[in-house]
Amino acid sequence: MSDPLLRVEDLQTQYHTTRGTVHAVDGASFTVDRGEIVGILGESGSGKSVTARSICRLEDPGKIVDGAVTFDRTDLTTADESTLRRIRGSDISMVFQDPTETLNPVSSVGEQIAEAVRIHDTEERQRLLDYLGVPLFRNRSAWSDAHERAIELMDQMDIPNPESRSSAYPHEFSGGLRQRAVLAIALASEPSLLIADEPTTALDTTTQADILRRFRTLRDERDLGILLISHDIGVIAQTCDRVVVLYGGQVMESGPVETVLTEPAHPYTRALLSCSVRNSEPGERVRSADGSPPDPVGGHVACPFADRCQYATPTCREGRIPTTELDDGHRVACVEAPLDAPAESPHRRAPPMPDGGADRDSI
Ligand SMILES: Nc1ncnc2c1ncn2[C@@H]1O[C@H](COP(=O)(O)OP(=O)(O)OP(=O)(O)O)[C@@H](O)[C@H]1O
Ligand code: NI
Repeated sequence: MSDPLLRVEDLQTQYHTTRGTVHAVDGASFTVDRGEIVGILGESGSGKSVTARSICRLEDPGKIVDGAVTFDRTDLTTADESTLRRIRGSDISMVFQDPTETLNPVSSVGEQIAEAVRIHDTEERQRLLDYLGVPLFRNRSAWSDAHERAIELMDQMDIPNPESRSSAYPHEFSGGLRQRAVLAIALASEPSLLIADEPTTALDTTTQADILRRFRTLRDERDLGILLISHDIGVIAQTCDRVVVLYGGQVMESGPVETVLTEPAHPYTRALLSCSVRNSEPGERVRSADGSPPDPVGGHVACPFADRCQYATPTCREGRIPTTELDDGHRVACVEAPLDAPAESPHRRAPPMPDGGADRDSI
């Protein structure tokens, strides 16, 4: 089997605060393949964003204290700054919840996308010329090529009338169009991995569904690997191939999205799903039953869910919980819960599956 595009192994990221050391990511491991959408699902504070930022080495002021992040055979945790800059600017693109973080308010949307295209083209050419040992000549037509490509990218991201809209400024765009423009910028460098942290959370349901559908097209047409971070089970269910359930900075369960959401093996995942049934408001943040998330200060040497789990035994509080593989890539970090425990909610319906014309409100 070939190597995955991204392999995260035992990642640990910590922040030093006046309250003590925050163990934001506490030994997470997972992979993303080319042409695959992997979701990271978890409640607020479970370590999703820090995981994403650590992959791109944007964890500052935190520190990666252990583990490896291998992207296309390069370990990013030990890579030098120039390697990181090159990878971030071309092979890995990141998109966040708030498009205004990326867009420059005083430059037109078309110019910003064209600039991203031009930077990428120049870097590619520069690398070739460096290799050949010849100087770079400025190409007059480069700008108009980049502009043309920008319009193509806007069109691919379903921005209507891209020619006329390319001269508009970000404030003239709706939230949905701004996020599409950010995606066009992210794709200008032809990345092989897109990391999207809650990219549709601030958008209305219809726009959200359109953009998530586009993610699946990008996966299929460009063989793009996508890491999609969300607190919304509906978003994960309708978009992802595999899901990683994160809690207290640790992976509780991972596997094919259909298996994990219909046959959850970890008591935490079960609690998350039953809670999402009872509170079926679209877009509502996931909460796991009673109690509150663990305090990440001080770190967890054992299962972070132990204090809220009906199956917990002293073993669950003693040391790290080993991960067991159940079948076809379905893994669970729990040694105590019976695997055939009844589904927690008698009226739980199967969640919508990626290809089933999913309606996210139905779980
Ligand atoms: N700069 C920081 N300094 C100290 N602690 C931090 C910092 N950034 C994140 N943390 C802590 O790390 C933990 C994980 O945070 P993270 O932002 O990854 O959560 P999340 O799962 O993305 O939550 P949300 O759904 O709210 O975005 C939290 O306890 C958070 O307080
Ligand atoms: Ni976050």
